[in-house]
Parts: sequence; C-alpha cells; structure tokens
Amino acid sequence: MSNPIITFVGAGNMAASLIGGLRAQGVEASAIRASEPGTEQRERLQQAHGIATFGNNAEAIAGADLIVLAVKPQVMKAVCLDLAPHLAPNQVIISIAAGISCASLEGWLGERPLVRCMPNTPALLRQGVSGLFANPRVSSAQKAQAEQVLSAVGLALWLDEESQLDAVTAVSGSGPAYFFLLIEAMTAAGEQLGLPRETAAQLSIQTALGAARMASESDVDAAELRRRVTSPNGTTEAAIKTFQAGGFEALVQQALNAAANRSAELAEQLGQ
Ligand SMILES: NC(=O)C1=CN([C@@H]2O[C@H](COP(=O)(O)OP(=O)(O)OC[C@H]3O[C@@H](n4cnc5c(N)ncnc54)[C@H](OP(=O)(O)O)[C@@H]3O)[C@@H](O)[C@H]2O)C=CC1
Ligand SMILES: O=C(O)[C@@H]1CCC=N1
Repeated sequence: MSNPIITFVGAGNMAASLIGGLRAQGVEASAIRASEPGTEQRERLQQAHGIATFGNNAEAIAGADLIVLAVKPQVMKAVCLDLAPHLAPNQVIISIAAGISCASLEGWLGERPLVRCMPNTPALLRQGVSGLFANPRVSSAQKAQAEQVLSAVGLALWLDEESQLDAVTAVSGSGPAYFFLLIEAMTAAGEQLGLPRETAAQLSIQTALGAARMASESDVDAAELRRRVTSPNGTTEAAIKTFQAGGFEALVQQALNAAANRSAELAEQLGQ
C-alpha cells in the first residue's frame, strides 16, 4: 500500500503526539502536514518533525488522502463548515474529537467517508491505543489506510458500534491521565513516608511501567498477577484492603461513567 498524505487540522496535544509517533515510526515528513492557528506551535512542529505547516486549513488539506480533524469538540462545527467546500470526494476524514458523532460530521461536511477514532497520547511513544469506527462510505482500502496510520503509533481496534466510542474515551482516551494521577498520588505518599521526592517518583513510575509490561506480556490476567504480589497477611494485603474499604472499584466505575456521560453530553450540546 502506498503511503497516504495525512493532514492534521488542529495540531495541539493529541495531534502532536500522533505526528511524533508517526515520524518515529519512519513516516516521511513529506507525507505529514499540519494546519494550526498558533505560530509558535507551527514552528515547534516544523523544528521537531520537519513537516510542512499551514495557517490555513483549506490550503493544508489540498491533495491529502487522510484528513485528521484534531480540534477541540467546541470548534469542530465551525472548522467543518469552513472545510466542506474544499474537500475532494475521495478524501477520508478521521475525527479524533470526543463525542462528535458521524451524523453531526456528515451534517456539516456532507455524506462522505468518515472514520471516528479515539486515540491517546502515548501514541507519541508508539504505545498508544485507539478505538476506530468507520461509516459505510469508507471503502476497505480506505479503512486499511486509516488503520495503517493508527497502528503505526500503537494498537488500533475496530469497533462494531459507534456508541462504543464513549466507553473507549472513558477507558483509554482519558485513561493516561488516571495513571498519571496514580503516579502523582503514589509519589506524594512515598514522600510522606520519608523518601526523597525524586526517589519516590522513580519508584512509582518504574513500578507502573513494570506492572503494565507484566500485564501486557504475561499469560495470566491482572487479577492473578495481583494475587502473586499479595502475600497472606502481608503488606500488599494491608494496602489492597484499604483501597477496597475506601470503595476503590466503585469509584473507578463512577469516574469512567462520568467520562462516558461527558462524551455523550458533548455530542448532545455540540452536535447540532
Ligand atoms: N488530549 C488528549 O489526550 C486527547 C484528545 N482527543 C481529542 O483531540 C482533540 C484535540 O484535543 P487536544 O489536542 O487535547 O487539544 P489542543 O487544544 O491541544 O489542540 C487543538 C488545536 O487546534 C487548534 N485550533 C483551534 N481552532 C482551529 C482552527 N479553526 N483550525 C485549525 N486548528 C485550530 C488549537 O489552536 P489554539 O490553541 O491556538 O486555539 C490547538 O492547537 C479534541 O477533540 C479531543 O477530544 C482525543 C483523544 C485524546
Ligand atoms: O479530556 C478530553 O476531553 C479529551 C478526550 C480524551 C482525552 N482528552
């Protein structure tokens, strides 16, 4: 398959992670463009990745095979209405915005090949994971191109139902922030227990990395790996009992419900 030309419309945090991951994977700078109002951000991207950047969205998408809409949900409607007259029929739109539905995007852009995707920022290190949903206008070759881009920066999983994207957003789109929060909290707790802050941070981060790699590479599930750390009547059991007494699992469920509900709410508020 030939390498598609990809234009990012909006090149903030998430697009910069995807661009960094694609470049690290060996995608040529000439195959990537970014359109972004911020002059400083444009210069940063040019310097870091050697890609062409534009201050004008219509110019940036001319001749692109894939157009990744990476603006905030709040500006998506205005961006789409501006882009619509400049789109060629065979260009595939990939929206990474939380909440914004295919129906809304089709309302603004016209009926066309659309992929909704929920990536996450570890894409920068090619350790991302994305949920993808394609509308029926996306051909199998176009689907393969979209998958080629997202699988270059991590795991790409196709979804059967568009509605599942709210759950993907709650689990993995927002998910890196939950793990960062746990690292922050463990670092603070380690410091409270008498460790230098830097040591507490190193212990917390390396433990997260090691645990994630074990969960990913082991042939047993996370529950069994946890049991293997938890000696009867030992230190881990004391900590886990404390988490459970504080309602840890219920709190995680509530937090993910809040994220998924917010995704549905954004669709409702901004989708018209
Ligand atoms: N951050 C994350 O972890 C993830 C984010 N997403 C989704 O990605 C999208 C972007 O989020 P994120 O990267 O965090 O947000 P950012 O605000 O970091 O990036 C959005 C960028 O779009 C630019 N922009 C604003 N208006 C326009 C316009 N009219 N044309 C072109 N570019 C414009 C902004 O410039 P300026 O700042 O100058 O306004 C900004 O640089 C959102 O829809 C979000 O739901 C999805 C998965 C994970
Ligand atoms: O917080 C947000 O709304 C975006 C979507 C997923 C991660 N960041």
